[in-house]
Amino acid sequence: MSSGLTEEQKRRIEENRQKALARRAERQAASARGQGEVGSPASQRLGPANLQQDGWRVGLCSRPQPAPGRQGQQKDGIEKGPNPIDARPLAAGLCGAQPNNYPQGSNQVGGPRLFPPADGWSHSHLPCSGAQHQQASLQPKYYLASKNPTEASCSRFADSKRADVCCRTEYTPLPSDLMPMDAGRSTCGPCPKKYGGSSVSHLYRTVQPFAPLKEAKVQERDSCGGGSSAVHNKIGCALKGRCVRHGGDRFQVEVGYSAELIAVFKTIPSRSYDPATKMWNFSLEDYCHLMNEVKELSSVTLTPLEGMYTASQVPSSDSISTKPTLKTLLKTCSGWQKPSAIVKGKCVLISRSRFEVDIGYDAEMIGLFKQMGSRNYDMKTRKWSFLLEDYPRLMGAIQSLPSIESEPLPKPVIQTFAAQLEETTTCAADIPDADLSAVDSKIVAGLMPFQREGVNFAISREGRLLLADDMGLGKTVQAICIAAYYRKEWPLLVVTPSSVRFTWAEAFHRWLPSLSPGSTNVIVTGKDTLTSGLINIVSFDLLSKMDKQLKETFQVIIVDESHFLKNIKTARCRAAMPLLKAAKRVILLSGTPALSRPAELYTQIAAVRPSFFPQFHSFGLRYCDAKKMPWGWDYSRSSNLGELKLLLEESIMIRRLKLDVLSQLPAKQRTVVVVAPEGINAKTKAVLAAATKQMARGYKNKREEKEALLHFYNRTAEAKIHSVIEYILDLLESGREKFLVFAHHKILLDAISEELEKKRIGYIRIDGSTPSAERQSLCQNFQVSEKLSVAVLSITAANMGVTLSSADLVVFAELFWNPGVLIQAEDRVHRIGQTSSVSIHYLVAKGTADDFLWPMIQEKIKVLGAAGLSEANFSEMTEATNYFIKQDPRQKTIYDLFQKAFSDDGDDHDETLLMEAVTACQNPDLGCAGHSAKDSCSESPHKKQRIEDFFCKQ
Ligand SMILES: Nc1ncnc2c1ncn2[C@@H]1O[C@H](COP(=O)(O)OP(=O)(O)OP(=O)(O)O)[C@@H](O)[C@H]1O
Repeated sequence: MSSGLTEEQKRRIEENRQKALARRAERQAASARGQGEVGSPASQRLGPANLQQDGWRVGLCSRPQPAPGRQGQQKDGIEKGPNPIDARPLAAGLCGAQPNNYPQGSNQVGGPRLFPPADGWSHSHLPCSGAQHQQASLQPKYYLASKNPTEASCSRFADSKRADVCCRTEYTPLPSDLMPMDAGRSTCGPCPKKYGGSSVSHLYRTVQPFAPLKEAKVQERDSCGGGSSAVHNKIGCALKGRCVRHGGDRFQVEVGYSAELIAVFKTIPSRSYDPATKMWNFSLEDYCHLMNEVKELSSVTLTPLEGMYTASQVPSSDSISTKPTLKTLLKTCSGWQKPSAIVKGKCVLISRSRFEVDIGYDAEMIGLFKQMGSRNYDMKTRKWSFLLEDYPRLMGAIQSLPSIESEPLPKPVIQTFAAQLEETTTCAADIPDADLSAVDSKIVAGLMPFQREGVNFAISREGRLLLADDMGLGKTVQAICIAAYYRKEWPLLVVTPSSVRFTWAEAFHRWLPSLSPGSTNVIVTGKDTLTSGLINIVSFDLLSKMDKQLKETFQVIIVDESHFLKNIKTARCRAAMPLLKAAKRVILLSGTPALSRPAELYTQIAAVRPSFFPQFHSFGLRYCDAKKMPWGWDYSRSSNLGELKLLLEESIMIRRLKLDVLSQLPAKQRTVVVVAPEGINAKTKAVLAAATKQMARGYKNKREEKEALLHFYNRTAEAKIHSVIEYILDLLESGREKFLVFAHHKILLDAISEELEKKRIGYIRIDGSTPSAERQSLCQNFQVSEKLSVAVLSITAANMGVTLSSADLVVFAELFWNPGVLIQAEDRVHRIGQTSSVSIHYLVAKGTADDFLWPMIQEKIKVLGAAGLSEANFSEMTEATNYFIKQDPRQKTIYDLFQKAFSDDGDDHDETLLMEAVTACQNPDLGCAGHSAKDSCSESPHKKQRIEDFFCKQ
């Protein structure tokens, strides 16, 4: 029943009441002191030794001192029960529920004793734990006295100082004239605790003749531990308090001090203590939990919240019998706010078949929940969940409650899970096997089982999807296969980071042999035609510069590393979005669709399903925990991520982690990445072209040949700087957190290190100048530190003896003529401790020494493979790179030259000499003639001589 008073008014009345009670208690205590009873200075000064004479360990919160005239009896160890009424104020110091007629002296006799209660009921009056208390209360007709009740209840107050505080500040005895009659009759003394917070009238109302505990329990069950009858029937002598509403979604407990109760309060997550009112308050969500805990305390009872739901108050089932249609539900997705609502919350999808109601407490609403057959209450999260098929009915009923407002499931969720909502299914629909008979059999046969599933998923989603497989799982091959399924709708547009444009062209030709050689059009400048090929491959940045041509629409578009579109404000995103929305098939690829926050997913979702969230704001409110700030909306946080994941997986996204499909993956996956030749500047290009020409013409002697080759090799390193750095930065932007980059030339190692420093990316570097003592600690740091992303390593100085298995990707920025060295370098990550499949990326640039080094490496590997000395799949990549140079006679000459220089001389000694010569020639300004290197570089005379020998060796 509502009193009509505000909380503040109630609080003030309560305060005044407490003050009055305290004054009265003081008066009584003063008169008691006058008679030499508890609280008298004399008794307060008693030390523990004195107090223990009679077996009681008492401070001021312990057993009352006997009234004059009873002291002699005490000495004898024989006590008579005091007059209940007289003793009541004296019990002030007891910690437990010390009865005023407790059979004193029982502690002096070994073993429990049974005493007949005054009223014939079994009341527990022991200053002991709640469990003992309850147990005792079930004993008919007798009191169960413990051996030493004071020890049990008050030992924690042995410290007299604390006891003093406890008594003076917390315990205010209830004057006898204010005690309810029942309590007086019950032979139970007043609870020796402060009655603050509980009105006297309240006590009168709530204290009832003792009911058997069983009955009380039944009543308690009705109201999640807070049923009024239950708490009041507990124990008459318990400290009493009550729960009152505190603001919209909290309640306050108005009660006196109890250490036990405070301990319970401290376990409640939403607790808050108000020092002004000295009251604890809690979220309504914790109400049931708190009441259940309090139920277990023997010394405390709490009156439940007004309006607390009990079984007899269940709302009419009519309100939930009608089930709104899906159409109605979709309508209610907007405009669900209720101005009158007091309790607000939201519905959230928690699995493919269930949703949760995340909301504050309301009795009527809980009544509704309890009528839902599929209800489930999670004790941990304190939330109710239901089957989706119950959603329409429950939402219909909630909408009829004026004080409850629950944000519904978002429209896309309702659309996507329509089958579950309409009870047509609860299990995941099987994705049918797509008919790929029109696609090149090479690719179809080459798909790994999980890749085939990815293709099936894409086709079941009509070619609009976000393929979010982990890095290295073959998104390229899946995307090519999906696009090939829609070949009739080509021309195809592929948008990629610029560093992998040529790799894409290679991949199309590798996997779709039916393509004619000229079908791929890699856009290199803004002046190129975007639509001149059957397959057009363009970088994000060039796409944004080709706005005039963007009016041409493509029906099928692949976007590699689609998270590059995460920011709607960027030119690349603004250019791509209209194309994507207009296309019939959109295949987005990203191993890391969102790198830091869900807001980054919005553009990708909008590209695949523009109808899901037409406005970013609604997406932001639901999944970015959007908050209005003085400067505008902040969408940088996240919310309801579980629901977002479920929604995406059901509708547009497929994502497998390496761990999920490890058994289908090879231990090492090597990829040839053809890096962009236009990164090479004009001067270098000219030098390389001249060197190639000269090499094709031939040289007078071996020395010239070798000099020319080393020169070519060194210039290649210089030429690749731009593309290598671009590739590394793309990897970092794609979310690669840890990888190794191997290079040979100092100029390239330096350029990579400088760029990483400039971009403030953590890295380690190990090259020939790194002291061996330092190597180990560098490696250990790289292994454990999340801040170290890249290991920049020299192929020759760090290909052995170091473990860097915390990475699972190795990038070779340069090639090396000896495949054994490359494999050794790969094995820095592919070793014991590695739990993942390892990716190896070889960056090759056309028009450089790589044109010859790569086939040479393949050749050597093939030979080793045939002898069972190498892994076969290295040579499988030859085909992938289209390096059939030996068919061109000029190239054949150069290739032979490489073969002779780097292989024919191939004993260990020559290998060492070659490396030294290469190192000596690393500075292109030194020139590469053996003698000039010998003269200019700072090698030891002995080493210089050896380099000279290498060049002179015929
Ligand atoms: N079915 C397959 N058969 C043979 N090789 C495959 C297959 N699938 C993938 N590969 C190879 O695995 C390597 C990794 O594939 P791909 O580059 O497509 O991965 P990804 O998922 O795009 O990785 P990232 O996200 O790092 O770009 C490539 O060398 C690719 O050729």
